[in-house]
Amino acid sequence: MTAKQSTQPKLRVSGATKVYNTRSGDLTAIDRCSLDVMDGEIVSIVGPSGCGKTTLLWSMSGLHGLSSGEVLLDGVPVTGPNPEIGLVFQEANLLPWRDLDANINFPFEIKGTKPDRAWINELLHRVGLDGFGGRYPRELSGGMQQRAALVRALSYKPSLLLMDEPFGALDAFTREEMNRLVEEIWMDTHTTIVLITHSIEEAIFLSDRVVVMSPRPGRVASIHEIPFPRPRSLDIMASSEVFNLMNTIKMEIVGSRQSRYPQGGTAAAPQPARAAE
Ligand SMILES: Nc1ncnc2c1ncn2[C@@H]1O[C@H](COP(=O)(O)OP(=O)(O)OP(=O)(O)O)[C@@H](O)[C@H]1O
Repeated sequence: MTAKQSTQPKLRVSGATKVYNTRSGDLTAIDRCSLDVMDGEIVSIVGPSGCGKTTLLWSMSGLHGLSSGEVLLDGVPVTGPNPEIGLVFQEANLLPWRDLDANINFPFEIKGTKPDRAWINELLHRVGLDGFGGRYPRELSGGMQQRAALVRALSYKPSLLLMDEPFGALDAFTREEMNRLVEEIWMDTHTTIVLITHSIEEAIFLSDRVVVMSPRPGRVASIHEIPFPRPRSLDIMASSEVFNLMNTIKMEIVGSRQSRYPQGGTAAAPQPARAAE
């Protein structure tokens, strides 16, 4: 199965530049970053640490503004929190004094809207959390908490799901389970997903395209199409094609870091911070 085809991108990031004003001066985190994500696509963003992946994702979410450039969702500028956009972070961020049901209800309480209980129950069932609604976060494992965060993010049926290294804190086995779960949910809902990950394997397993960012200030350095049909079997993931793709992407990231640190770890002269364009 492939992503739905459509002519207008679901998400368009156009010339996105973000300059942070820090105590030591202006710091350009991303610089004229442009990317289209089509409806129903899963796109992963990888790149060296500090290249601006989170900055780019937060810009997509509307949670922080750009210095220049724009983000469009279905052609409409994203200028603040948007109910069409769901978010999952590395930490589940469940409120410890609320049980699971109350955590999932929380965004609805804030907005004063009624949750679709049937949909939430279906999601809880799908992620294997049936019967856990009365449990508190401390009674749930890390993987269960992250599954709950996924349910919370999907509970209001966003058309775009943004995930920032969502499974980075989980053990390898649980992480693989979560990847399968995201694949399964995507096959049911075809929700457009943008995912930041440090795992190239995870990026290849989940994505239609993998975007590699350059070192800071981050820009789109390359984009790799991942042509394998879903569900993606272990055989596919163990194939020489995937192995070669993983190495190519890894070398691009390592290569970009080496050109930044050419003397075996000695940093190259820092680029002067640029003002927003
Ligand atoms: N609120 C902020 N204020 C000032 N500088 C910031 C802020 N947020 C991020 N930065 C800086 O912007 C740059 C990009 O950070 P960002 O977190 O977006 O990168 P990243 O690629 O997600 O990093 P990592 O892979 O290590 O999580 C870094 O140099 C970081 O120190």
